[in-house]
Amino acid sequence: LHNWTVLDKIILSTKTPDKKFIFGKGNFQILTEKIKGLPHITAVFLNIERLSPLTKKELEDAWGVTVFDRYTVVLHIFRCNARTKEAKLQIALAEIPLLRTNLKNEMSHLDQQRGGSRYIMGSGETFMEMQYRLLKEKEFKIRNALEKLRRKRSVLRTQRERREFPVISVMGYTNCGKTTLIKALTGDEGLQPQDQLFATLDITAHAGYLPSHLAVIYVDTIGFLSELPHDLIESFSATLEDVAYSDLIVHVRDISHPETVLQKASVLSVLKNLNLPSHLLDSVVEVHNKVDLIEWYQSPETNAIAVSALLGYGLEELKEEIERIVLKTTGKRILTIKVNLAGPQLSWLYKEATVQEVDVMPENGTANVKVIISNSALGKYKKLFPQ
Ligand SMILES: Nc1nc2c(ncn2[C@@H]2O[C@H](COP(=O)(O)OP(=O)(O)OP(=O)(O)O)[C@@H](O)[C@H]2O)c(=O)[nH]1
Ligand SMILES: [Mg+2]
Repeated sequence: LHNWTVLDKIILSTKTPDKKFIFGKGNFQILTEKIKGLPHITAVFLNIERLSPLTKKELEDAWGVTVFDRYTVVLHIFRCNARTKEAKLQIALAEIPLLRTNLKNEMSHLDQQRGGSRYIMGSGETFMEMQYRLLKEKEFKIRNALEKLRRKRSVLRTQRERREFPVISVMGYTNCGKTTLIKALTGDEGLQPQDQLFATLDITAHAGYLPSHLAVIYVDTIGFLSELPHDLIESFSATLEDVAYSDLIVHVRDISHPETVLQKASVLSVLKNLNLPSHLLDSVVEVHNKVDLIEWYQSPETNAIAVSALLGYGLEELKEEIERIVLKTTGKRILTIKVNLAGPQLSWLYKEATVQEVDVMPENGTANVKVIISNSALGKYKKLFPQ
């Protein structure tokens, strides 16, 4: 995939997708001539959600090259980028409908030769029935394995909750710079941003600090693509389930992209369909990334924060905004508490809250301690140390 080169492109009108021929005679002629005129061509990509197997075969016979549609291209990209077991299983699951249509097609072909309905000796099952059954069993196995992996992940989820680190989900259109931004915010060298679609297929978590030293977890997510084929959406939206458990969503946009407005609409519509709690949807922080590519960038949206994740512009402002909202939504406060240094208060605060500053007063053995503390921890503190 990574050494594919676009040799040429053309925009042509198509007939309604369910018609047998997708192009009219004239357009088909134009296309065929164009393809024959490019001797180094190895494949043709039609930006159509799904080609029927029959149409695909007819076009491939006519043009002598592989023909991809949106579905098979996205599937191919996913396959190249899948690293974890979960991502691989999801792709295998997304391939099942494709295998099923191929089978259906094969069957109509076989039936013409009267082979498809022949029984396999002694089994009481035709060849095709057996193929369908095997496919179903395969699907069942994949779903089971995925379910197991997900259960393991929900264990992670509860741990995350107990440790009380606010969780920030970073979302956005594919290639907008999510991974680059998290890398810039956390200094995590393990992250690998790439100039390619769907570089990130798995949800990963990375720790970082906000200006007042509050530790947070940034979650990197799979990028969105408008008109992502349906079966793929289904299998991958499961990886987005965890977003519901985050404290804040950061929506990253590539504002240098010509279709940035359409991309935003597409991301917002996916977010709406994820059934997220309304407090999450209402507090989304919008980040306008890649401002280094635009001279004198002036954001049309007043609430958005302009940054360059690559060059590190605007990150402090972004962190401050994230902190402001995270403190609000998680019910945490920044307080200064006077403690007696002879007692256990200070070590309790270190354990149960985030200590930012300790200002010791040697004259009377006390300290003013600046902490970030949740309402529940503050309640416990007051009960434990009533004075
Ligand atoms: N000029 C410029 N390029 C950037 C900036 N941020 C990211 N990029 C580039 O954009 C490309 C995509 O970055 P990623 O961080 O991989 O994007 P992503 O949103 O994680 O992409 P997927 O995981 O594929 O959805 C890379 O080539 C980055 O170097 C930026 O602020 N300025
Ligand atoms: Mg990424």
